[in-house]
Amino acid sequence: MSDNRRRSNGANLPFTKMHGLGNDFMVVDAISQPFRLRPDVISKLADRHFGIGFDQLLVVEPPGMPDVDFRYRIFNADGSEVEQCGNGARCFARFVRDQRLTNKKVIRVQTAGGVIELKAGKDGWVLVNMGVPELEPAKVPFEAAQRSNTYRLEVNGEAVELSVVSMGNPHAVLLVDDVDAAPVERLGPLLESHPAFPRKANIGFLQVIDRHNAKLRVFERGAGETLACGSGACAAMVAGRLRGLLDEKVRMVLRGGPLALEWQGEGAPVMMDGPTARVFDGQVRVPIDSPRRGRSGRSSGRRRQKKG
Ligand SMILES: N[C@@H](CCC[C@H](N)C(=O)O)C(=O)O
Repeated sequence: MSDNRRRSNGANLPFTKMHGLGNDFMVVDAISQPFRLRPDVISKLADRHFGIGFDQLLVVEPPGMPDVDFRYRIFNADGSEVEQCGNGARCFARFVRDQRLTNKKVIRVQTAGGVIELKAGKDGWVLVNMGVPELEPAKVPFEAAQRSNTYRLEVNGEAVELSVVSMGNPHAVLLVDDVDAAPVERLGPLLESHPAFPRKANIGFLQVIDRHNAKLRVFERGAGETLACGSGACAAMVAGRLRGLLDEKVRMVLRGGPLALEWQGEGAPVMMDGPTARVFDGQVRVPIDSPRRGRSGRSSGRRRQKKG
């Protein structure tokens, strides 16, 4: 069967709608039913009026390397594949356990941004080891001659001071006096696509309350402002610590609620603890590329990963 025929026929794709502090996801098990979606299909599904509506699509795949339990793929609402999603990581851990794809409490997953470790806690809470932040500008990636804790950028003739951090994915963090009055809609899109970020960036607006409390809003690459961004919260924690404003443990309040963060400092991983929520299960008819389908067009069977 040609690819086009297969696309026009489509398939029913089971999914689970989840969220972490209002950062919402369509989560799909691609172990039991391997599939691929085109970016235009993903952005239609993400549409809040004509689709399911979500900030990111999270896909559970079999591991592609030793010593990990799963491969975790992340697609933004605009259909682009990205390296990391912190709130998604917590939902991922809950999903693979709920679906009985594993019964491990500590789960290691391979993302395009590196390996991260997820620890299932009580009442749907998940502790994520988000890995060691990368601060070398070339690795963020960010155009700068040398590493610094803050950089100045020109945006439409306006000078903006920001810190840059990679949590596997690129982040810029600006310090503001009041998150509620922060120019998120104006500066967010301009900075997201600023030429200094060759792979674009997520833009965080951080208000430090005291050394243990902060507030954050994030304009996400490929999704716009979301109610919470887990990797953005970790990046803001790092930026606040680099500027000498925050201590090792911080309660970071996003529009959708608080995350508990811990960072011992340079060379250490950032730890993020937060809730997950399962909203509903559904099925959607999609034009699908199914790499492992045989001639009949039927799936070659349900493949479950061995429980760990
Ligand atoms: N919401 C996420 C981040 C998702 C990816 C991001 N938009 C990017 O393009 O890097 C989180 O909780 O970390």
